[in-house]
Amino acid sequence: MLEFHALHKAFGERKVLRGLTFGVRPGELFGFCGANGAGKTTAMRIALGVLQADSGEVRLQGRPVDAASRARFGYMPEERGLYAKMTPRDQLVHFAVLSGVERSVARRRAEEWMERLGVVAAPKDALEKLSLGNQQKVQLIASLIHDPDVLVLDEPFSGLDPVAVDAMADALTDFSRRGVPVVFSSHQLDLVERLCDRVGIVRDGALVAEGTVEELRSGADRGPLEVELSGAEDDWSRALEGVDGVEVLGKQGRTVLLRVADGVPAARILEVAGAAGEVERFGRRRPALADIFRESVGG
Ligand SMILES: Nc1ncnc2c1ncn2[C@@H]1O[C@H](COP(=O)(O)OP(=O)(O)OP(=O)(O)O)[C@@H](O)[C@H]1O
Repeated sequence: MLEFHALHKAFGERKVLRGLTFGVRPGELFGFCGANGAGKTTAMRIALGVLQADSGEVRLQGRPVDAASRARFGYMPEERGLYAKMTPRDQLVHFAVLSGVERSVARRRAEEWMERLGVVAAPKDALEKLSLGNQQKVQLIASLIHDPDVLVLDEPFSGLDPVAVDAMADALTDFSRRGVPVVFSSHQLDLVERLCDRVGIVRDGALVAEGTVEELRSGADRGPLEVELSGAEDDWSRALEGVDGVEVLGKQGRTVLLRVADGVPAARILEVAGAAGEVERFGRRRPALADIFRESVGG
């Protein structure tokens, strides 16, 4: 278990972390979400010892992380840190050897990972000649080529095309299946929702929501009702004006979204809709992680 425990951190007067606490279990993919500036990168830097917490600590298997345990971390920093003039292969081998991997094993792993993630690079190309997405793939490989026991990744998916996202997601899932705790920050909430076992949402340096997406959903406001009608007049929803406590939120194609106050029977809405046209679909929209996020971070 990787635990972020009661972390506090201020830069001058600005309190960036205020008791941030959460845990990532072995074999779990944990999505670390929060608005810009909420403190995600700061927390990850503390985990890696790049920054020191004012108080609180990061623990691995119950013990504070130290240099020895950090050597078994894989870290993808926000400020990508590769050598621009070196070829991807050379630097991957270099990083792996620095982490104690035997050179021939490092060479093999570098080839395998570059192939698996589809890094497009001519053998002699320096890193700076690669597209940004390909550089990012190399950065991810640098974080996992030593086969780490823990993965901490700062926005690993930003700027990747969907095929690269899938390849990277697949690699992270493999690590988690082998029992590695994997935590990554991301603003791509659809991806977090699809991929993560659990999610934490940080606001102003403290966790305001944590759980599986299903758990977060059950605590969220109930989603709007969606009514799809065919054969109805365009302005059929006016017929709802007589139904107290119904607010028309908008229209998407033939679907009208309604916010319905507690106590208004859905059957009454269905009746009005049924009188206006043929009801193709009627139900409550499940809140997406993005809706839960907006609710948690306050709009
Ligand atoms: N070295 C520093 N000195 C002063 N302020 C800092 C420093 N590092 C971070 N901050 C401030 O701490 C706050 C949190 O930053 P952090 O990078 O941890 O947020 P984040 O959640 O990762 O944001 P984003 O999603 O935009 O990457 C920001 O207001 C930032 O300006």
